[in-house]
Amino acid sequence: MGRTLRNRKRIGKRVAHSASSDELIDLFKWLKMKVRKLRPTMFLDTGRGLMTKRPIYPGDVIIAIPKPFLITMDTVLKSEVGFLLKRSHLKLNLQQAMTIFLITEKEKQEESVWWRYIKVLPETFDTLAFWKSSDLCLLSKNVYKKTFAALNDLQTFYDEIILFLSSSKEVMITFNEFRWAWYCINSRSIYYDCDSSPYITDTNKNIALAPFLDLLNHSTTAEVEAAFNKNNNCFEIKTYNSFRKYDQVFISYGAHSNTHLLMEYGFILPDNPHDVYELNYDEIVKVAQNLNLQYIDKKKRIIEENEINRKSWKLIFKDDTISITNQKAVKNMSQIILQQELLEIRSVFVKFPSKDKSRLTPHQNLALDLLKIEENILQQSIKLLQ
Ligand SMILES: C[S@@+](CC[C@H](N)C(=O)[O-])C[C@H]1O[C@@H](n2cnc3c(N)ncnc32)[C@H](O)[C@@H]1O
Repeated sequence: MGRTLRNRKRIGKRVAHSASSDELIDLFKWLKMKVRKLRPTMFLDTGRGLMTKRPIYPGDVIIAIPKPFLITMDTVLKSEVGFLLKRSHLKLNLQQAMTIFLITEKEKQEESVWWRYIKVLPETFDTLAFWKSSDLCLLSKNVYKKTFAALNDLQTFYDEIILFLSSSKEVMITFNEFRWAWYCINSRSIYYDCDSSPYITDTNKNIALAPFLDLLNHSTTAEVEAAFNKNNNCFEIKTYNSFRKYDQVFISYGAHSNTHLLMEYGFILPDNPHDVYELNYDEIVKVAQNLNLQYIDKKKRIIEENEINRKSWKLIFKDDTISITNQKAVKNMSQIILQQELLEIRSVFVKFPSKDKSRLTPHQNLALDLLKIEENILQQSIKLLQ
C-alpha cells in the first residue's frame, strides 16, 4: 500500500476516534476476563477455533462482546476512512469502506487501537478468489461459472474503491490488499443492524466485525441465536447445544451449501445436510426447448419478464400441483438434465494431475472432494427419479 505517512497523520488529527487507545486496551483486558472460559485452540479437523474450559448447556450465552470492541459502520465513519467518505461525492457500501478501514489500520500496526485484533487475522484464505486459475479449472462447470461471476463482482468492488480513493490521492490499495480485507470481512462478519448513513449505500449495510467471537467455527448441527443485547450493550451468542469441557464450541453461519461455503469461507463439509446441486437456468431452458415442451417459449418469456430466473425460480416448483402431462415432462427433463450434468462432472475428474490424493495440493483436494459430493448428489437424484 502506497500512501504518505504525513498525509495520514494530517487526516488522523481531524478525526475523533470512538474510544482512545488506552480505553480500548483496557477493554481488551476486560474482554479477556469475560471470555476466559473459551480458549483459542488449534483443532485437527477445523484449524483454529474456540475450546470451552467448562461444560456448556442449552440456553447458555457462550460469548458476549461489548459494543466498543465491534467494528461497525460507526467505527468506520469515525475513522479517517469516514473523513474521506464525508468529503467525497461517491458512496461506497459498508464492506468496501470496512475494507479500506482494515487495510489502513493494518498498516499502522501497533499505532492502531485495533492492532491486537488485526494481527491475529488470517493472512490468506482458501476461498475460490485465492485459487490459481489451473485449480479453478478443476471445478464443475456450474461452480466455475459462479466463481467467474463472483470474481467479476470482486473486481468491480475494487475498481469502485480505486475510483473513490483517486480523488483523495492519499490512500492507495493494491488488489491483493483489498482481496485480503474483503475476505476477512466476508468470512468473519456478523449481522448487526445499522442505521442508514448518507455516506454509505444501503446494500449490505448490516455487518460488523466482532473480535474473538469470530474465532468460532461453523457446524451444521449448531443451533444458536445471535443478537445485540441493549441491556448490557453486548453482542451475544446463545447456544441451544451442549458442549463438554474441552470440546470445540461451534456456531452456525447459516444453512449454506458446500459451494457457498467454499466460495465465501474456503471450506466444505462432507455431510452437509444443506447441500444442493444448483442447475443452470439456461441449460434447463435448452433441454425444454429441445424436447419441444408445450408453451415453452411463452413460459420462458413470463419467467424472464418477471425476472424469476434471477430471483426465486426454485420456489415456483415447491408445493404447486401440476398436471400429469407436465409432471411427466418434468420427470423426463430432469432425467436428461441430471444425466448431462453427471457426464459433465465425470469429464472433470480426468483433469486432475494425480489420482493419488496425497500428491494433490490442498486446493486440488478441495476441488476433488466437492466434485465427488456433486457426483453423489446427482447419482442419488437420478435414483430417486427411477
Ligand atoms: C469466522 S472464522 C472462524 C475462525 C477461523 N478458523 C480462524 O482461525 O480465524 C471462519 C473461517 O474458519 C474456518 N472454518 C470455520 N468452520 C470450519 C469448519 N467446520 N471446518 C473447516 N474450517 C472452518 C474457515 O476458514 C472460515 O473461513
